[in-house]
Amino acid sequence: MSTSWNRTGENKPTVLSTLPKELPLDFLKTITGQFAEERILGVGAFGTVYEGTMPDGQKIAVKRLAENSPIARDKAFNSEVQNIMALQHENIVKLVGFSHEGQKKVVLNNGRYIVADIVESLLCYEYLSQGSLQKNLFEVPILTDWDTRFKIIKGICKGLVFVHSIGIVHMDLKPQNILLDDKMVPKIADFGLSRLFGQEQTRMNTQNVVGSYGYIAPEYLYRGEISNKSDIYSLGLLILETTTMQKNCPGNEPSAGSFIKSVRENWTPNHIVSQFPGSDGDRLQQVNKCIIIGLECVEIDRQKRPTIENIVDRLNGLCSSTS
Ligand SMILES: Nc1ncnc2c1ncn2[C@@H]1O[C@H](COP(=O)(O)OP(=O)(O)OP(=O)(O)O)[C@@H](O)[C@H]1O
Repeated sequence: MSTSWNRTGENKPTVLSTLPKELPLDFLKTITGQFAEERILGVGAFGTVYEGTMPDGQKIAVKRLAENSPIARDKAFNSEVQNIMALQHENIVKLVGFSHEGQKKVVLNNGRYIVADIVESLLCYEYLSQGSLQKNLFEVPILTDWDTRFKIIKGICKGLVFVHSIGIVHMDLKPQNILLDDKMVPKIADFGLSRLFGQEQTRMNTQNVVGSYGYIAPEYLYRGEISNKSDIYSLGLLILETTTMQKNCPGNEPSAGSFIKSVRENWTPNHIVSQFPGSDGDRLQQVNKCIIIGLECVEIDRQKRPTIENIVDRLNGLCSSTS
């Protein structure tokens, strides 16, 4: 088993690397102080994330899915577990264990208290100390250093190459779903919404659209069409936000239209020079390249969006355009 994620002891195996994949609920209760409020790292759409401390002192993140969460049903839960467990990449958040146990609980049912079997579903991830990209871009202290932001953009793209290479469309790329480790290496999180596709494109009922408004590709939002290119659209917004440090949908608007328009109109080469004073030519070129690539990614016509492989080659200076 790979132990490359172990940062406490120069890659020597620790309790975490030998952890059984399926963990007893009682163990997870113990390491999170009975899901104590002060251990909460954040709350997402499907549940609450707690900090857990392993017996050797190493931290993990324990996501406790809400009982009424649609994802907590057996099928969706198992599919998320299997998706993530198969994913092993430097730029993907690692799932280190899970628990899916029934518990007897007293619940109110049609005005009467009954004892019911309630399934508690939990996912345990490697702990990422620097939090989300959203926090690093828009909360104090903001991540002003361009070299780190460029490294983050390249890391996210490398992670997405891997995701697409194994036939998965992530479907919810956004700055909240990029987490950073202690060396500011980005990790793509939250595969709860991803599905496996045998074909390049699948049609879905638009009623079932998943993802986050402002980041969803228009063909998916309006016609339910999913492909790798829907992730490329969301990635474009991530690249533009990370480059400009400006928020997509600043006033909680439903669409990215005004953000994209403002980047397209304002982020000219001259504007870039004024935004990065004192930067050398290489850096200015990197910024310019990110703006160009980001804007190509958010083209309405998905055929015009670049592939993730092309994006990585261009960021690494291996080629200069989509062709
Ligand atoms: N592995 C982790 N290490 C450290 N903190 C984490 C980890 N996973 C999640 N968190 C924290 O918990 C918060 C909630 O995460 P969660 O994945 O549940 O929701 P989200 O991605 O923010 O939102 P949504 O569920 O709507 O996509 C994150 O913003 C982050 O601050």
